[in-house]
Amino acid sequence: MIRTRGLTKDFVVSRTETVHAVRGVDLEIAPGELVAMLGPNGAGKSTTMRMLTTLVRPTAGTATVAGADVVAEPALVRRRIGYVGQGNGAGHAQRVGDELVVQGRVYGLDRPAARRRAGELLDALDLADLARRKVADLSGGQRRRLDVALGLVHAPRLLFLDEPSTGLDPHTRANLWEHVLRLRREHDMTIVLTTHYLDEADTMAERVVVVDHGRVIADDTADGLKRDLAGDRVEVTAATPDDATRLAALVERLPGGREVVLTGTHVTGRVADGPASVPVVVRAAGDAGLAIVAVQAVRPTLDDVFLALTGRSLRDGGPAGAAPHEDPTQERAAAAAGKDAA
Ligand SMILES: Nc1ncnc2c1ncn2[C@@H]1O[C@H](COP(=O)(O)OP(=O)(O)OP(=O)(O)O)[C@@H](O)[C@H]1O
Repeated sequence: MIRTRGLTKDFVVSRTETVHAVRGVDLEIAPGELVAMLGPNGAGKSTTMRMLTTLVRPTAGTATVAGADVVAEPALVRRRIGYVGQGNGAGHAQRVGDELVVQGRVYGLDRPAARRRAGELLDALDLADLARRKVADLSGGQRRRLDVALGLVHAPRLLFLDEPSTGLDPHTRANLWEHVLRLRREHDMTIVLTTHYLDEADTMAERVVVVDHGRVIADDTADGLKRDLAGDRVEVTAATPDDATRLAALVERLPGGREVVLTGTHVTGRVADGPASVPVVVRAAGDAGLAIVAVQAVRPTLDDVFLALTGRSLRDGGPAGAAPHEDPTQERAAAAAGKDAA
């Protein structure tokens, strides 16, 4: 459904500054997949999506989307895909139902067909009671559902969602996802989304593409990423520091035991299988006469994966996961050349 080779975007911001937003991305997405692109602010997720949706022309590389080339056949790509961008697409003064009919007309449906399609989408996204409301009067979650409906007017088989749930409360996010996932099941859609929400990528997506500084740095199922790049841990709290020292040695001897850290009465270490390690630790501690206050298995999160890959946390620097580090994609080119790059 999507195939990119060396997809690249440089933004020439000024004579002295070029932003290397996307650097040689190779992606292969099969029909029916639900793929999340995850990464910190400025990683290049939106730019990649905007190239795939023909909104931004690549500087280099190729991309075939829904069977058409994004540079040579942009109109064909647009007809075959749905795109829900970060901003709200709907006109604020319009009524919800009219907005959907107009969108259907834009995609070439005649008026009765556009009305019929608008009715279907209003039902599918739970907007039927709001059809006569002005777009400006909708809540954030209702507005986002309308955005998704607008992206689906022409029944695309491939849907792009750029941060579909940013700014929505957890209940509204869950509701939006319920609708999107049902539509996906019913229409066998391929979905590519970008998100800042680690839990969303973890639970919704079947595949997670981790992007950082314009490059794909990992691409697997969430479970695969966690297993290969982060791994389970076991955490044990002992009654005394002496017992903790001996427990640390015990954790080290567990299958896959490594990276054991002892802090006072607290021991944590990487193990092959966290849950399976818990009864083993309890039994071995009992046999050795060591007192345990608490023991638990800790499964890794996608943030642990990102940390293992980059040494940085996606959670740093605010709710959107912005890392407050310097952005090395913003490279200052030498001013000497005195002319804009191509
Ligand atoms: N039109 C543009 N002109 C110049 N620089 C741009 C433009 N669009 C994006 N950039 C820069 O390209 C880099 C990648 O931006 P992009 O929006 O793709 O990141 P992102 O991963 O989607 O971030 P976010 O999660 O914040 O949306 C950033 O450094 C950004 O400032």
